[in-house]
Amino acid sequence: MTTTPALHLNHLNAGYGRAHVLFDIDLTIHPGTIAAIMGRNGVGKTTLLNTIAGLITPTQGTITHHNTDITHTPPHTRIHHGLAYVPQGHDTFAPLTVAENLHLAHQANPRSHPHPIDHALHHFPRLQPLLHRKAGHLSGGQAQQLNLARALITRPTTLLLDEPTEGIQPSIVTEIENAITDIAAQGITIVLVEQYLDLALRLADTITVLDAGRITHHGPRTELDHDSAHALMAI
Ligand SMILES: Nc1ncnc2c1ncn2[C@@H]1O[C@H](COP(=O)(O)OP(=O)(O)OP(=O)(O)O)[C@@H](O)[C@H]1O
Repeated sequence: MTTTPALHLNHLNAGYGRAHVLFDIDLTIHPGTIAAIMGRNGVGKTTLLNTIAGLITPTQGTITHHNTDITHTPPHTRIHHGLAYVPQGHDTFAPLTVAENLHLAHQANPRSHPHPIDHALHHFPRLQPLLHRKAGHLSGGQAQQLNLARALITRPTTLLLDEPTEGIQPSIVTEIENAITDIAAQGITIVLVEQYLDLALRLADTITVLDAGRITHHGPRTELDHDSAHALMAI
């Protein structure tokens, strides 16, 4: 039996003006899997997520999400198709409290979970004592948990995560790793850009390696041990 892919990229090319960054990306990601996108700095990982999220228009190729061609769907409408994006860095609304940030995510999207605070605290119980703190006063790890919680409130079927553990202390990295595992266990597809090889190898079902904007490796994580993964990343 063949399943409909969660995400199918066909011959995708994209860049910034005359700077061509992604070349002929063909990638199929199956529902409920964690797909790690890896590669050295500057190879095009964020550009790929930005293109899937609709922030960059491809110069060629198509993006299909659960059988719907979203290549030309505006970014704010992609959320209605079940696509959520947590970009690199922290983009909470700093002057608003944690609870206000969660309510805003709820109001912004008609598909949202009906009980946003409960839903957020279920995944990230550490946010409970912080509900009335301004988001701008959170630590990096707390802000990242808030960002993930806000994305989940929109009830995505596919979640794009750009380096969710970057700059975050090790104890919180473990919590974020556990949250990603829980999210995937609910059947949500995750496209994960992750620099930490060990973390990606623990979490991912498939590993895709980019180099200079092209896919140089794609396959099940079980086919790779740490040393061969390291070698692929060093190419
Ligand atoms: N706004 C932009 N305008 C022009 N070029 C850009 C822009 N953003 C990124 N680039 C270039 O596109 C290429 C890919 O960058 P991208 O951020 O996608 O790589 P990355 O693999 O995510 O890197 P990192 O791991 O450092 O985040 C780089 O050469 C980068 O300099």
